[in-house]
Amino acid sequence: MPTDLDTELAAERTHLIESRAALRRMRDRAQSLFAAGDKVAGDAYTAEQLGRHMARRVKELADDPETPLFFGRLDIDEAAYHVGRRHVTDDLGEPMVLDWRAPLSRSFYRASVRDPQGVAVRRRFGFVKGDLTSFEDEHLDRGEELGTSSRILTAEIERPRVGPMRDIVATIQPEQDELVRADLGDSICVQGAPGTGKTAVGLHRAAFLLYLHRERLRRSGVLIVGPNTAFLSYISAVLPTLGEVEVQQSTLEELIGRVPVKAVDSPPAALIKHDVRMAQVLRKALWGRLGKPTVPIMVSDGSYRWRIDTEPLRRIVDEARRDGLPYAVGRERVRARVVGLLQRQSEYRTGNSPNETWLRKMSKIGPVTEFLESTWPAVTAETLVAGVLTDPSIAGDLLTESEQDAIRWAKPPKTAKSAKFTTADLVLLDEAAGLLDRENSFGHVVVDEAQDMSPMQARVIARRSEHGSITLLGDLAQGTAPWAATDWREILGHLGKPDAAVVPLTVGFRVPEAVVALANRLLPWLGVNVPEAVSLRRDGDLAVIAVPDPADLDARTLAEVTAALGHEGSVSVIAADDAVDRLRGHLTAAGIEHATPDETESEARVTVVPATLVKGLEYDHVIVHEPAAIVAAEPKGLNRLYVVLTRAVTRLSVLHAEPLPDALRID
Ligand SMILES: Nc1ncnc2c1ncn2[C@@H]1O[C@H](COP(=O)(O)OP(=O)(O)OP(=O)(O)O)[C@@H](O)[C@H]1O
Repeated sequence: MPTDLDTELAAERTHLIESRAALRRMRDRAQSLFAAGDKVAGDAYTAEQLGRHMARRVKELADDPETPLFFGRLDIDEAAYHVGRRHVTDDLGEPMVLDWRAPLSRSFYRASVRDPQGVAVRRRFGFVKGDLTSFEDEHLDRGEELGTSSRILTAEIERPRVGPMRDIVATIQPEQDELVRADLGDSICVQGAPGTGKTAVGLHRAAFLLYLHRERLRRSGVLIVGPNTAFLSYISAVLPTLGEVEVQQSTLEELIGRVPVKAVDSPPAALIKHDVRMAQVLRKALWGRLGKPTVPIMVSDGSYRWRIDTEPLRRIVDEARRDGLPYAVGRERVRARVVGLLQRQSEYRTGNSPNETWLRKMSKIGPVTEFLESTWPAVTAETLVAGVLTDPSIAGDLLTESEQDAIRWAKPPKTAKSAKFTTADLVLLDEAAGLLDRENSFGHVVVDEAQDMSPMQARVIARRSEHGSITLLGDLAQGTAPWAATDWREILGHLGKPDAAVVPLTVGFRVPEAVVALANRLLPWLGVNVPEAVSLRRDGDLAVIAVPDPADLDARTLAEVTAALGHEGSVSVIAADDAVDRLRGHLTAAGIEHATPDETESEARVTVVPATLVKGLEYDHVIVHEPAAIVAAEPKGLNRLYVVLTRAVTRLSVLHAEPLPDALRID
């Protein structure tokens, strides 16, 4: 005999099948409109716009049979609303599934016994590969609330990780939802311990804002900035799964890579170049190029002679300077004013208004160009930065003499074009470009792993979010860059958002309790003041294995990999960068297929990751090879180790031949 629950489950399955069919019809309709676009559009421009819109719509409506179309249901006033990844309507336009971002869906994440928001029952669905297999009800009207003890939430958190990151729409927690649904105008900074869902929150916030302010953000754009390409490929599938296919995802270097990097800085030089004083140095060097007009402009124009005296020329230059325009814009303003004066003289003398050709000719004529070159010379970002690095004494008191020596080019290039710029120089070039001209501002920028941003890098983002808002995600304890922040207010100041709220997230969804406890031992040694993580996961294993003979360490690591492959899920070996090639060699020799962190689509279950590339990533079983070597490899080695230890979803094995760092020793 089928029980009530069976009948109910069968009804939900039917709704799922019907919703999928309705989505298919929506997609078919979009597809046929796309095909007919050329015929219905009046002109080529409209056809192109319409075509692009419809192509996007078709993509947005793609159904992935592996992901459930809806994951929840709300019973409000006797009506049932299914909540899912996107709106699905029947042929009459009646909703079959509500987008998780719709106002009504908010209650799915926020309603509680204390504040039921009209919800009588909240239902969560369990799925296996897109098949509806179970559900779980909370009768809020009867005082029932599961919170984080929900079976379905627990299963989702504990599910083995394979491949790229997945969305968390089905199980967003109330404190995360508050951040996801923050207003577009609000810039926020999330300080979250490892695995508290910062990346997830940032991506879902982007999707939410795009839903609510589609047209505006489509025009201005949404940008996600991540620490490296391995991280970006790991997160790249999340937004498309949520139907958002038009978000730019980039590393900071890609964003500002206007020239190829051909040289490497010494650590002290890099540190100075990332210091905010360099912004002042560049500003000083740029505006110091202005000259005072000392000779009049004299122009021969056919049988006429025009003359502009130095006094009006000085006024023009002073006024343009006072207007606070970017340098290149100011230069064009001066040119236009000078041509305006010539035009007035011509009109007065000839009685005619000169035409466009005449104006163009005057704006390029020798005496005008010479005047501009002597008072407001043309500068490119490259020439400005090259000038400063050739002769840093231009910094005056802004840099000490030894700092100037540290950044001075040993051998200046013949031209700025042939200069060998470094990664840190890209930041200077971007600063210079920002002084010369206005940068386009995105509507919203999400910056992940933001604790590693230098003041000068923060200014890169500030220029790109001047008229938009930002979501800053990070963990001061995971700061490994030499300039890593120890205080969010400082970074927020450089970002031009000094008043943004700093919100903590402390509930961890990734790292098991025992592993968090080990990693937390490092916290007092990291020189930052952050709240500890509390893990939701009581499961998980931790093994700290001392290998008496260092010569056995690699072989022992290999044995640990083989043992880990006996379990479900992904396996990673994380080691100091210089040990990685050797370990890869051992795996290859042992016939164990393995990938690099960039190869997120690889079928290999084992990834060997250099410690410096593991930020933001996670694996079911993490095998850490020689923590002391990871710590010794860089000045912020303990912070790096904290990052490394917090990548494990289920099991962490720490193998060491050298003594463990003091902070980790269990005496
Ligand atoms: N509400 C949630 N429901 C289910 N899983 C979640 C939830 N929030 C986060 N997770 C999962 O927890 C893991 C960690 O999330 P995420 O990578 O966003 O954390 P993070 O704070 O950015 O971590 P880190 O600082 O270590 O990079 C991911 O697998 C994510 O999918």
